[in-house]
Amino acid sequence: MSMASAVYRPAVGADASGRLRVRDLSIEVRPPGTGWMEIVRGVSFDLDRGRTLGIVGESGSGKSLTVRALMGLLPQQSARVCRGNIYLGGEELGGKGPGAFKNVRGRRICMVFQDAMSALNPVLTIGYQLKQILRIRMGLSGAALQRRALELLDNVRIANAAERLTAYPHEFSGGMRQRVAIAMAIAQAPEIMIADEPTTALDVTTQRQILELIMEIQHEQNLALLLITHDLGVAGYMADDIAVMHGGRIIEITDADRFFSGPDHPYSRRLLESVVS
Ligand SMILES: Nc1ncnc2c1ncn2[C@@H]1O[C@H](COP(=O)(O)OP(=O)(O)OP(=O)(O)O)[C@@H](O)[C@H]1O
Repeated sequence: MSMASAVYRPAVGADASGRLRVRDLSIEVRPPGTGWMEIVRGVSFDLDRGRTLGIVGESGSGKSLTVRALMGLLPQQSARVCRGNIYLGGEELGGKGPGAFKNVRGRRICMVFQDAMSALNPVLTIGYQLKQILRIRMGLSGAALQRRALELLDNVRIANAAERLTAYPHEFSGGMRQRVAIAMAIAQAPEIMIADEPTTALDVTTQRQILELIMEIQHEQNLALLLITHDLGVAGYMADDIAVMHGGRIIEITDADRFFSGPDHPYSRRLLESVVS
């Protein structure tokens, strides 16, 4: 299946209540000293809970702009959605301006970034940061707060959780910091996780462990996972479906097995050949 801006409906019989639907999403940017220009053009896809969509494509193809728009995280002065709709479980997001994302960001859609430190404050303990989210966003306190913080570290397979809560980010390895960032991301029991190059900054062994952890958590919590990667190996390992972005468009979107056995679009074939050769 090869299509420019066609709509793709991946899962059969999946629960549509938490479905993310993106229709004709177009984003323009304003580089310093120039006018607005459209970079992301007519992106459409569906994503259901329990499924993983890998968005692949070379640097500058518009992957990060697309997922930042889903979180209402575009830098307001220099990037904006100029067309299209984003629906979560039937409800339209963003139609009422960036403020509309407040109750969605973190709570219903969470994000894991390449650099775990972008989610962590270096001068505060892991426990303080995790508990702040649970206090402010989930209204927890006392024993319930401590219990949930420990449970979250346990969810991301961090041993000696009670001890770890008192540590600072710099006392953790890169992989451990990414585990904490994932714990913070899932703290509000979201429906969707966006992982933007979640392992690019890590060594190969740690990469594998974090990818496995993300898959386990996705399974346990029935998350819809939107994985952004330039690494087709990572996409092949994780994704049920693959969307190829090129020049701001999704040029092909198909199930992963079909993609890796021979994609339709010539650009996708070249992308695949460049990895295999
Ligand atoms: N705020 C901005 N202002 C101006 N140009 C921008 C802005 N954000 C992104 N761009 C440009 O839009 C294009 C797409 O950027 P985007 O970050 O979405 O690409 P990407 O596919 O995620 O690539 P990478 O893997 O390198 O992050 C790039 O040419 C980038 O320079």
